[in-house]
Amino acid sequence: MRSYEVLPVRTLCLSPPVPTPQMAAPRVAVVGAGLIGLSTALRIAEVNPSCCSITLLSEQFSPNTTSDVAAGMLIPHTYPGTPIHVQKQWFKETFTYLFAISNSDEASEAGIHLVSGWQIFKNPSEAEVPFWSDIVLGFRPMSAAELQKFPQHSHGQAFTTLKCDCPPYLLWLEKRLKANGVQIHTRKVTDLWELHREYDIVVNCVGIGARQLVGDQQLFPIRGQVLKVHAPWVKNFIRDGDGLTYIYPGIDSVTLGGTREKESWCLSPDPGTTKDIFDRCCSLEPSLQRAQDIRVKVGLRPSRSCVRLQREVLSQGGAKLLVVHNYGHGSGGFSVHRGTAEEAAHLVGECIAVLQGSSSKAKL
Ligand SMILES: Cc1cc2nc3c(=O)[nH]c(=O)nc-3n(C[C@H](O)[C@H](O)[C@H](O)COP(=O)(O)OP(=O)(O)OC[C@H]3O[C@@H](n4cnc5c(N)ncnc54)[C@H](O)[C@@H]3O)c2cc1C
Ligand SMILES: O=C([O-])CC(=O)C(=O)O
Repeated sequence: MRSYEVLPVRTLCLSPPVPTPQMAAPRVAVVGAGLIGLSTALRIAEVNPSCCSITLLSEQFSPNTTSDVAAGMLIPHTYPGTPIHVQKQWFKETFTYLFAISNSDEASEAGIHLVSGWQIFKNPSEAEVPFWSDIVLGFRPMSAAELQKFPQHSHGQAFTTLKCDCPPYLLWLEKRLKANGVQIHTRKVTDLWELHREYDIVVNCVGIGARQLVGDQQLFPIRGQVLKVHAPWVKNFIRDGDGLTYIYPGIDSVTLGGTREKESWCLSPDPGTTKDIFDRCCSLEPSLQRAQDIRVKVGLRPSRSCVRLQREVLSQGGAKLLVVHNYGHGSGGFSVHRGTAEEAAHLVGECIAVLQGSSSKAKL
Protein backbone atom coordinates (compact mmCIF):
# COMPACT_ATOMS: atom_id res chain seq x y z
CA MET A 1 0.00 0.00 0.00
CA ARG A 2 1.38 3.42 -0.95
CA SER A 3 1.39 6.19 1.65
CA TYR A 4 1.34 9.94 0.95
CA GLU A 5 2.87 12.59 3.15
CA VAL A 6 2.13 16.18 2.16
CA LEU A 7 4.75 18.62 3.31
CA PRO A 8 3.96 22.29 3.89
CA VAL A 9 4.89 24.73 1.13
CA ARG A 10 7.84 26.86 2.09
CA THR A 11 9.05 29.87 0.20
CA LEU A 12 12.42 29.78 1.90
CA CYS A 13 15.33 30.51 -0.46
CA LEU A 14 18.05 27.90 -0.49
CA SER A 15 21.46 28.38 -1.97
CA PRO A 16 22.20 25.77 -4.66
CA PRO A 17 22.80 22.41 -2.96
CA VAL A 18 26.25 20.92 -3.45
CA PRO A 19 26.35 17.11 -3.81
CA THR A 20 28.42 15.37 -1.13
CA PRO A 21 31.27 13.20 -2.45
CA GLN A 22 29.39 10.02 -1.38
CA MET A 23 26.23 10.91 -3.26
CA ALA A 24 25.57 10.55 -7.00
CA ALA A 25 23.84 13.63 -8.46
CA PRO A 26 20.09 13.24 -7.84
CA ARG A 27 18.07 12.36 -10.92
CA VAL A 28 15.16 14.76 -11.45
CA ALA A 29 12.29 14.07 -13.86
CA VAL A 30 9.99 16.94 -14.84
CA VAL A 31 6.75 15.59 -16.28
CA GLY A 32 4.90 17.84 -18.78
CA ALA A 33 6.15 19.99 -21.65
CA GLY A 34 3.63 22.82 -21.60
CA LEU A 35 4.63 26.27 -20.38
CA ILE A 36 4.85 25.13 -16.75
CA GLY A 37 6.97 22.01 -17.30
CA LEU A 38 9.40 23.78 -19.65
CA SER A 39 9.83 26.87 -17.47
CA THR A 40 10.13 24.80 -14.28
CA ALA A 41 12.75 22.49 -15.79
CA LEU A 42 14.70 25.53 -16.96
CA ARG A 43 14.62 27.19 -13.55
CA ILE A 44 15.72 23.95 -11.83
CA ALA A 45 18.64 23.73 -14.27
CA GLU A 46 19.58 27.38 -13.59
CA VAL A 47 19.31 27.14 -9.77
CA ASN A 48 20.96 23.73 -9.39
CA PRO A 49 23.64 23.65 -12.10
CA SER A 50 25.54 20.36 -12.11
CA CYS A 51 24.06 19.13 -8.81
CA CYS A 52 21.35 17.06 -10.43
CA SER A 53 20.58 15.49 -13.79
CA ILE A 54 17.32 16.66 -15.31
CA THR A 55 15.06 14.81 -17.73
CA LEU A 56 11.83 16.19 -19.20
CA LEU A 57 9.17 13.57 -19.96
CA SER A 58 5.95 14.42 -21.75
CA GLU A 59 3.17 12.83 -23.71
CA GLN A 60 2.85 15.90 -25.97
CA PHE A 61 5.06 18.84 -26.94
CA SER A 62 4.47 22.14 -28.73
CA PRO A 63 2.36 22.71 -30.81
CA ASN A 64 0.02 20.15 -29.16
CA THR A 65 -0.39 21.58 -25.64
CA THR A 66 -2.90 23.90 -23.97
CA SER A 67 -0.08 26.42 -23.68
CA ASP A 68 0.08 26.63 -27.50
CA VAL A 69 -3.58 27.71 -27.63
CA ALA A 70 -3.27 30.52 -25.07
CA ALA A 71 -3.26 34.20 -25.92
CA GLY A 72 -0.15 34.57 -23.71
CA MET A 73 -1.03 38.02 -22.32
CA LEU A 74 0.44 39.13 -18.99
CA ILE A 75 -2.79 40.19 -17.30
CA PRO A 76 -3.14 38.19 -14.07
CA HIS A 77 -6.24 36.25 -13.06
CA THR A 78 -6.89 35.88 -9.35
CA TYR A 79 -6.47 32.54 -7.53
CA PRO A 80 -8.92 32.79 -4.62
CA GLY A 81 -6.97 30.25 -2.52
CA THR A 82 -3.60 32.05 -2.74
CA PRO A 83 -2.69 35.21 -0.79
CA ILE A 84 -2.59 38.27 -3.04
CA HIS A 85 0.98 39.16 -1.99
CA VAL A 86 2.14 35.75 -3.26
CA GLN A 87 0.30 36.19 -6.58
CA LYS A 88 1.77 39.64 -6.90
CA GLN A 89 5.28 38.27 -6.31
CA TRP A 90 4.76 35.56 -8.99
CA PHE A 91 3.53 38.17 -11.46
CA LYS A 92 6.35 40.57 -10.68
CA GLU A 93 9.01 37.88 -11.18
CA THR A 94 7.40 36.82 -14.46
CA PHE A 95 7.03 40.39 -15.74
CA THR A 96 10.62 41.28 -14.81
CA TYR A 97 12.00 38.14 -16.49
CA LEU A 98 10.03 38.61 -19.74
CA PHE A 99 10.65 42.37 -19.81
CA ALA A 100 14.39 41.66 -19.83
CA ILE A 101 13.92 39.19 -22.72
CA SER A 102 11.81 41.77 -24.60
CA ASN A 103 14.76 44.18 -24.25
CA SER A 104 17.31 41.70 -25.57
CA ASP A 105 18.26 40.40 -29.00
CA GLU A 106 16.36 37.18 -28.13
CA ALA A 107 13.00 39.00 -28.16
CA SER A 108 11.79 38.05 -31.64
CA GLU A 109 12.92 34.42 -31.43
CA ALA A 110 11.33 34.07 -27.97
CA GLY A 111 8.15 35.78 -29.23
CA ILE A 112 8.06 38.30 -26.37
CA HIS A 113 6.94 41.88 -26.95
CA LEU A 114 5.37 44.86 -25.22
CA VAL A 115 1.81 45.76 -26.15
CA SER A 116 -0.31 48.72 -25.10
CA GLY A 117 -4.07 48.90 -24.94
CA TRP A 118 -7.22 49.11 -22.90
CA GLN A 119 -9.31 47.09 -20.46
CA ILE A 120 -12.86 48.45 -20.66
CA PHE A 121 -15.91 48.20 -18.38
CA LYS A 122 -19.65 48.79 -18.68
CA ASN A 123 -20.11 49.03 -14.94
CA PRO A 124 -17.93 51.47 -12.95
CA SER A 125 -17.96 49.19 -9.88
CA GLU A 126 -15.95 46.60 -11.88
CA ALA A 127 -13.23 49.08 -12.75
CA GLU A 128 -11.30 48.75 -9.46
CA VAL A 129 -7.56 49.28 -9.46
CA PRO A 130 -6.13 45.72 -9.68
CA PHE A 131 -3.31 44.39 -7.46
CA TRP A 132 -0.94 44.29 -10.45
CA SER A 133 -1.43 47.94 -11.51
CA ASP A 134 2.05 49.00 -10.32
CA ILE A 135 3.82 46.15 -12.14
CA VAL A 136 2.54 46.71 -15.68
CA LEU A 137 3.76 49.94 -17.27
CA GLY A 138 1.94 53.28 -17.23
CA PHE A 139 -1.34 52.07 -15.68
CA ARG A 140 -3.94 54.90 -15.65
CA PRO A 141 -7.66 55.49 -16.09
CA MET A 142 -8.66 55.94 -19.73
CA SER A 143 -9.35 59.47 -20.87
CA ALA A 144 -12.79 60.55 -22.15
CA ALA A 145 -11.29 60.83 -25.65
CA GLU A 146 -10.06 57.22 -25.54
CA LEU A 147 -13.43 56.04 -24.26
CA GLN A 148 -15.11 57.51 -27.36
CA LYS A 149 -13.79 54.45 -29.22
CA PHE A 150 -16.02 52.23 -27.03
CA PRO A 151 -19.53 53.75 -26.88
CA GLN A 152 -20.94 50.72 -24.96
CA HIS A 153 -18.38 51.13 -22.16
CA SER A 154 -18.18 53.91 -19.58
CA HIS A 155 -14.85 53.22 -17.84
CA GLY A 156 -11.48 51.80 -18.68
CA GLN A 157 -7.84 51.30 -17.81
CA ALA A 158 -4.94 51.96 -20.17
CA PHE A 159 -1.59 50.23 -19.69
CA THR A 160 1.32 48.54 -21.41
CA THR A 161 2.04 44.89 -20.67
CA LEU A 162 3.89 41.96 -22.24
CA LYS A 163 2.63 39.27 -24.56
CA CYS A 164 4.19 35.89 -25.31
CA ASP A 165 3.58 34.46 -28.76
CA CYS A 166 3.03 31.01 -27.38
CA PRO A 167 4.50 28.44 -29.80
CA PRO A 168 7.71 30.49 -30.36
CA TYR A 169 8.13 31.01 -26.61
CA LEU A 170 7.69 27.29 -25.88
CA LEU A 171 10.23 26.39 -28.59
CA TRP A 172 12.64 28.97 -27.18
CA LEU A 173 12.30 27.43 -23.70
CA GLU A 174 12.90 23.96 -25.18
CA LYS A 175 16.06 25.22 -26.89
CA ARG A 176 17.29 26.71 -23.60
CA LEU A 177 16.69 23.38 -21.86
CA LYS A 178 18.77 21.50 -24.42
CA ALA A 179 21.53 24.11 -24.06
CA ASN A 180 21.45 23.46 -20.29
CA GLY A 181 21.93 19.70 -20.77
CA VAL A 182 18.34 18.65 -20.01
CA GLN A 183 17.36 15.34 -21.65
CA ILE A 184 13.95 15.37 -23.36
CA HIS A 185 11.85 12.23 -24.00
CA THR A 186 8.32 11.53 -25.21
CA ARG A 187 6.55 9.42 -22.60
CA LYS A 188 3.09 9.20 -21.08
CA VAL A 189 3.31 8.62 -17.34
CA THR A 190 0.36 6.66 -16.00
CA ASP A 191 1.40 6.65 -12.34
CA LEU A 192 4.15 8.82 -10.75
CA TRP A 193 5.34 5.75 -8.83
CA GLU A 194 6.39 4.07 -12.11
CA LEU A 195 9.30 6.57 -12.12
CA HIS A 196 10.69 5.63 -8.68
CA ARG A 197 13.49 3.34 -9.89
CA GLU A 198 14.75 5.73 -12.57
CA TYR A 199 14.46 9.06 -10.71
CA ASP A 200 14.93 10.41 -7.18
CA ILE A 201 12.71 13.48 -7.57
CA VAL A 202 9.67 13.93 -9.84
CA VAL A 203 8.20 17.33 -10.65
CA ASN A 204 4.58 17.11 -11.71
CA CYS A 205 3.69 19.79 -14.30
CA VAL A 206 1.01 17.98 -16.30
CA GLY A 207 -1.68 20.70 -16.19
CA ILE A 208 -5.18 19.31 -16.60
CA GLY A 209 -3.55 15.84 -16.91
CA ALA A 210 -3.19 15.87 -13.09
CA ARG A 211 -6.89 15.09 -12.76
CA GLN A 212 -6.06 11.60 -14.04
CA LEU A 213 -2.40 11.26 -13.08
CA VAL A 214 -2.81 12.09 -9.37
CA GLY A 215 -6.63 11.97 -9.12
CA ASP A 216 -6.95 15.63 -8.12
CA GLN A 217 -10.71 16.25 -7.91
CA GLN A 218 -10.15 19.95 -7.09
CA LEU A 219 -8.81 20.41 -10.62
CA PHE A 220 -11.31 21.02 -13.42
CA PRO A 221 -11.19 22.21 -17.04
CA ILE A 222 -12.43 25.60 -18.18
CA ARG A 223 -12.71 25.21 -21.94
CA GLY A 224 -11.52 28.14 -24.03
CA GLN A 225 -12.04 28.67 -27.74
CA VAL A 226 -10.07 31.39 -29.54
CA LEU A 227 -9.47 32.52 -33.11
CA LYS A 228 -6.04 33.39 -34.50
CA VAL A 229 -6.43 35.82 -37.40
CA HIS A 230 -4.27 37.82 -39.79
CA ALA A 231 -4.96 41.53 -39.09
CA PRO A 232 -1.55 43.22 -38.88
CA TRP A 233 -3.06 46.72 -38.67
CA VAL A 234 -4.42 45.97 -35.16
CA LYS A 235 -1.73 47.27 -32.80
CA ASN A 236 -3.49 47.79 -29.45
CA PHE A 237 -5.02 45.17 -27.18
CA ILE A 238 -8.65 45.48 -26.12
CA ARG A 239 -10.08 43.42 -23.24
CA ASP A 240 -13.65 43.62 -22.04
CA GLY A 241 -13.36 43.61 -18.25
CA ASP A 242 -15.84 40.73 -18.04
CA GLY A 243 -12.98 38.61 -19.40
CA LEU A 244 -15.03 37.08 -22.20
CA THR A 245 -14.14 39.20 -25.20
CA TYR A 246 -10.57 40.16 -26.05
CA ILE A 247 -8.36 41.17 -28.96
CA TYR A 248 -4.65 40.55 -28.45
CA PRO A 249 -2.23 41.47 -31.24
CA GLY A 250 0.84 39.25 -31.47
CA ILE A 251 3.86 39.27 -33.77
CA ASP A 252 2.30 37.14 -36.54
CA SER A 253 -1.41 36.95 -35.68
CA VAL A 254 -4.10 38.51 -33.52
CA THR A 255 -5.85 36.31 -30.93
CA LEU A 256 -9.59 36.87 -30.64
CA GLY A 257 -11.39 35.47 -27.61
CA GLY A 258 -13.05 33.85 -26.08
CA THR A 259 -15.11 31.46 -24.00
CA ARG A 260 -15.00 30.07 -20.45
CA GLU A 261 -16.93 26.79 -20.20
CA LYS A 262 -16.52 25.12 -16.81
CA GLU A 263 -16.16 21.31 -16.75
CA SER A 264 -16.28 20.98 -20.54
CA TRP A 265 -13.67 18.51 -21.84
CA CYS A 266 -14.56 19.06 -25.51
CA LEU A 267 -11.54 19.90 -27.67
CA SER A 268 -13.49 20.30 -30.95
CA PRO A 269 -14.09 23.86 -32.16
CA ASP A 270 -17.73 24.90 -32.23
CA PRO A 271 -18.68 26.83 -35.43
CA GLY A 272 -21.47 28.79 -33.68
CA THR A 273 -18.99 29.90 -31.02
CA THR A 274 -16.49 30.94 -33.72
CA LYS A 275 -19.09 33.27 -35.24
CA ASP A 276 -20.07 34.61 -31.83
CA ILE A 277 -16.43 35.39 -30.89
CA PHE A 278 -15.83 37.06 -34.26
CA ASP A 279 -18.97 39.22 -33.95
CA ARG A 280 -18.15 40.25 -30.38
CA CYS A 281 -14.62 41.26 -31.37
CA CYS A 282 -15.83 43.16 -34.45
CA SER A 283 -18.22 45.14 -32.29
CA LEU A 284 -15.17 46.38 -30.30
CA GLU A 285 -12.84 46.73 -33.29
CA PRO A 286 -14.89 47.01 -36.54
CA SER A 287 -11.77 46.84 -38.76
CA LEU A 288 -11.53 43.14 -37.86
CA GLN A 289 -14.30 42.52 -40.43
CA ARG A 290 -11.41 42.43 -42.94
CA ALA A 291 -9.33 39.92 -40.97
CA GLN A 292 -8.10 36.93 -42.97
CA ASP A 293 -6.79 33.41 -42.44
CA ILE A 294 -9.02 32.60 -39.46
CA ARG A 295 -7.81 29.57 -37.48
CA VAL A 296 -9.77 28.20 -34.53
CA LYS A 297 -8.12 26.70 -31.41
CA VAL A 298 -9.48 25.12 -28.26
CA GLY A 299 -7.72 24.52 -24.94
CA LEU A 300 -8.63 23.32 -21.46
CA ARG A 301 -7.46 25.68 -18.72
CA PRO A 302 -6.23 23.60 -15.73
CA SER A 303 -8.31 25.34 -13.06
CA ARG A 304 -8.17 25.13 -9.27
CA SER A 305 -8.77 27.58 -6.44
CA CYS A 306 -4.97 27.78 -6.10
CA VAL A 307 -1.94 26.54 -7.98
CA ARG A 308 -0.76 23.28 -6.38
CA LEU A 309 2.84 24.06 -5.42
CA GLN A 310 3.74 21.49 -2.85
CA ARG A 311 6.19 18.78 -1.84
CA GLU A 312 4.96 15.26 -1.27
CA VAL A 313 6.69 11.98 -0.40
CA LEU A 314 5.37 8.78 -1.98
CA SER A 315 6.46 5.57 -0.31
CA GLN A 316 5.89 1.91 -0.91
CA GLY A 317 7.61 -1.13 0.68
CA GLY A 318 10.31 1.07 2.25
CA ALA A 319 11.15 2.84 -1.04
CA LYS A 320 10.47 6.57 -1.35
CA LEU A 321 9.95 9.00 -4.20
CA LEU A 322 10.11 12.76 -3.61
CA VAL A 323 7.53 14.72 -5.61
CA VAL A 324 7.08 18.43 -6.25
CA HIS A 325 3.72 19.46 -7.72
CA ASN A 326 3.37 22.56 -9.90
CA TYR A 327 0.05 22.57 -11.73
CA GLY A 328 -3.39 24.20 -11.75
CA HIS A 329 -2.54 27.60 -13.28
CA GLY A 330 -6.02 28.03 -14.79
CA SER A 331 -6.47 31.14 -16.93
CA GLY A 332 -3.27 32.79 -15.76
CA GLY A 333 -0.32 30.48 -16.43
CA PHE A 334 1.56 32.88 -18.69
CA SER A 335 1.15 35.71 -16.20
CA VAL A 336 2.77 33.85 -13.29
CA HIS A 337 4.82 30.99 -14.77
CA ARG A 338 8.30 32.27 -13.94
CA GLY A 339 7.30 32.99 -10.32
CA THR A 340 5.83 29.52 -9.80
CA ALA A 341 8.85 27.94 -11.56
CA GLU A 342 11.08 29.78 -9.09
CA GLU A 343 9.12 28.40 -6.13
CA ALA A 344 9.07 24.86 -7.58
CA ALA A 345 12.85 25.03 -8.13
CA HIS A 346 13.33 25.94 -4.45
CA LEU A 347 11.16 22.98 -3.45
CA VAL A 348 13.36 20.75 -5.62
CA GLY A 349 16.40 22.26 -3.85
CA GLU A 350 14.82 21.24 -0.53
CA CYS A 351 14.29 17.70 -1.85
CA ILE A 352 17.96 17.51 -2.87
CA ALA A 353 18.94 18.65 0.63
CA VAL A 354 16.69 15.91 2.11
CA LEU A 355 18.38 13.30 -0.11
CA GLN A 356 21.83 14.54 0.90
CA GLY A 357 20.80 14.39 4.56
CA SER A 358 19.56 10.80 4.27
CA SER A 359 22.64 9.77 2.27
CA SER A 360 25.04 11.15 4.89
CA LYS A 361 23.00 9.47 7.67
CA ALA A 362 23.25 6.15 5.76
CA LYS A 363 27.06 6.53 5.81
CA LEU A 364 27.15 6.98 9.61
C1 LIG B 1 -7.99 29.93 -24.71
C2 LIG B 1 -6.95 30.17 -23.65
C3 LIG B 1 -6.38 31.41 -23.54
C4 LIG B 1 -5.44 31.65 -22.54
N1 LIG B 1 -4.85 32.87 -22.47
C5 LIG B 1 -3.98 33.15 -21.48
C6 LIG B 1 -3.40 34.44 -21.38
O1 LIG B 1 -3.61 35.31 -22.21
N2 LIG B 1 -2.58 34.69 -20.33
C7 LIG B 1 -2.29 33.73 -19.38
O2 LIG B 1 -1.56 34.04 -18.43
N3 LIG B 1 -2.80 32.48 -19.48
C8 LIG B 1 -3.65 32.17 -20.49
N4 LIG B 1 -4.20 30.93 -20.58
C9 LIG B 1 -3.87 29.94 -19.55
C10 LIG B 1 -2.61 29.13 -19.87
O3 LIG B 1 -2.69 28.65 -21.18
C11 LIG B 1 -2.44 27.96 -18.89
O4 LIG B 1 -2.47 28.42 -17.56
C12 LIG B 1 -1.11 27.26 -19.13
O5 LIG B 1 -0.92 27.02 -20.51
C13 LIG B 1 -1.03 25.94 -18.38
O6 LIG B 1 0.19 25.34 -18.74
P1 LIG B 1 0.57 23.87 -18.29
O7 LIG B 1 1.98 23.66 -18.72
O8 LIG B 1 0.20 23.66 -16.87
O9 LIG B 1 -0.42 22.93 -19.12
P2 LIG B 1 -0.30 22.33 -20.60
O10 LIG B 1 0.10 23.34 -21.59
O11 LIG B 1 -1.59 21.60 -20.81
O12 LIG B 1 0.87 21.27 -20.50
C14 LIG B 1 0.71 20.03 -19.84
C15 LIG B 1 1.76 19.08 -20.36
O13 LIG B 1 1.70 17.87 -19.62
C16 LIG B 1 1.69 16.76 -20.52
N5 LIG B 1 1.00 15.65 -19.85
C17 LIG B 1 -0.28 15.64 -19.37
N6 LIG B 1 -0.51 14.43 -18.79
C18 LIG B 1 0.64 13.70 -18.90
C19 LIG B 1 1.01 12.40 -18.50
N7 LIG B 1 0.17 11.61 -17.83
N8 LIG B 1 2.27 11.95 -18.79
C20 LIG B 1 3.14 12.75 -19.47
N9 LIG B 1 2.83 14.00 -19.88
C21 LIG B 1 1.59 14.47 -19.59
C22 LIG B 1 0.95 17.29 -21.73
O14 LIG B 1 1.21 16.46 -22.87
C23 LIG B 1 1.57 18.69 -21.83
O15 LIG B 1 2.82 18.61 -22.46
C24 LIG B 1 -5.10 30.64 -21.61
C25 LIG B 1 -5.66 29.36 -21.75
C26 LIG B 1 -6.57 29.11 -22.76
C27 LIG B 1 -7.15 27.75 -22.92
O1 LIG C 1 -8.63 36.50 -19.88
C1 LIG C 1 -7.79 36.86 -20.73
O2 LIG C 1 -7.52 38.03 -20.96
C2 LIG C 1 -7.05 35.83 -21.52
C3 LIG C 1 -6.91 34.61 -20.72
O3 LIG C 1 -6.10 34.58 -19.81
C4 LIG C 1 -7.81 33.47 -20.94
O4 LIG C 1 -8.62 33.47 -21.87
O5 LIG C 1 -7.71 32.54 -20.14
